[in-house]
Amino acid sequence: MSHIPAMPSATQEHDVIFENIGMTFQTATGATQAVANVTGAIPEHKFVSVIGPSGCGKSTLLDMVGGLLQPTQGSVSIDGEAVTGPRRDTAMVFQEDSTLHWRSVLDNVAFGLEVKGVSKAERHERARKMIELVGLRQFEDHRPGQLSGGMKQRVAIARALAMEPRVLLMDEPFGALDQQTRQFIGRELLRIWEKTRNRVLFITHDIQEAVYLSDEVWVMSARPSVVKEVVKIDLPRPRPEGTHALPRFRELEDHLWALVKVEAEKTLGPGAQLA
Ligand SMILES: Nc1ncnc2c1ncn2[C@@H]1O[C@H](COP(=O)(O)OP(=O)(O)OP(=O)(O)O)[C@@H](O)[C@H]1O
Repeated sequence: MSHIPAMPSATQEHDVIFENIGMTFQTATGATQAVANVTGAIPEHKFVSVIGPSGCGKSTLLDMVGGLLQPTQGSVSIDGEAVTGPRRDTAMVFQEDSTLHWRSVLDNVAFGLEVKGVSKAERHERARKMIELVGLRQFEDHRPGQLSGGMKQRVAIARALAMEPRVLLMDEPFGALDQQTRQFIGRELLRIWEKTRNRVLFITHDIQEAVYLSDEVWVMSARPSVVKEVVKIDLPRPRPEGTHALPRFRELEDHLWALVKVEAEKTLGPGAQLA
């Protein structure tokens, strides 16, 4: 099995670097240590997925990169700059529909650029390129209410990519979609990503999805979480249809499942599911 037992050393300046980061939430009923200690890096042009049992701190980790949460220990930096709050050079896509219902698809995709002060002509040009990339050209004048759930998520992905982010943060972006749409949009995401090669941090509960999309999968332990193992996904790219049937794909999937099962059982007992 091609994996390394610990996170790589966090020394590269042009990476997203996690240095001993941890997060403890203070609540009325006491302290909850969500993330114990994570050190590692997302190198340029890499697609990294994070899996782990429910409640282990995956979203917390992503929110610390996005600057939505400040770690209570350690630091996160992007290309050598410490993350101290939300940044315009990171973009996030969540599970929930985040489209603005009163705006057209074009104006939804251009929204982030508008906030950044980009001129109308330029933001529409950049937005149209992204709409083309996600396959929604005929729908640019539609409102989100006229689109399916999968199409709305493609609008959210186009809006994020239009910002040309240094890192794209995706928290269960297909979690609300039916299985068929989820597989279809997963393939679409991979096709788009092969063209843009942004760094991606992708949270998912779906091990197959993680193997199919990623260069590396980080397996988080039960809370308080650490990265238990980084599994390199050594499947060749591009990954055509049929990749799921490769013996190596099955091997990686089985290995990841075995790792996560041990962690899920720590919190949920024997026979636990991933989420
Ligand atoms: N704002 C908060 N205040 C207090 N506790 C929190 C807060 N956010 C998260 N937590 C706690 O931190 C832990 C990790 O939560 P987080 O949402 O990061 O896990 P997760 O792995 O993304 O979960 P899931 O897989 O179910 O989406 C949980 O125990 C959660 O209850």
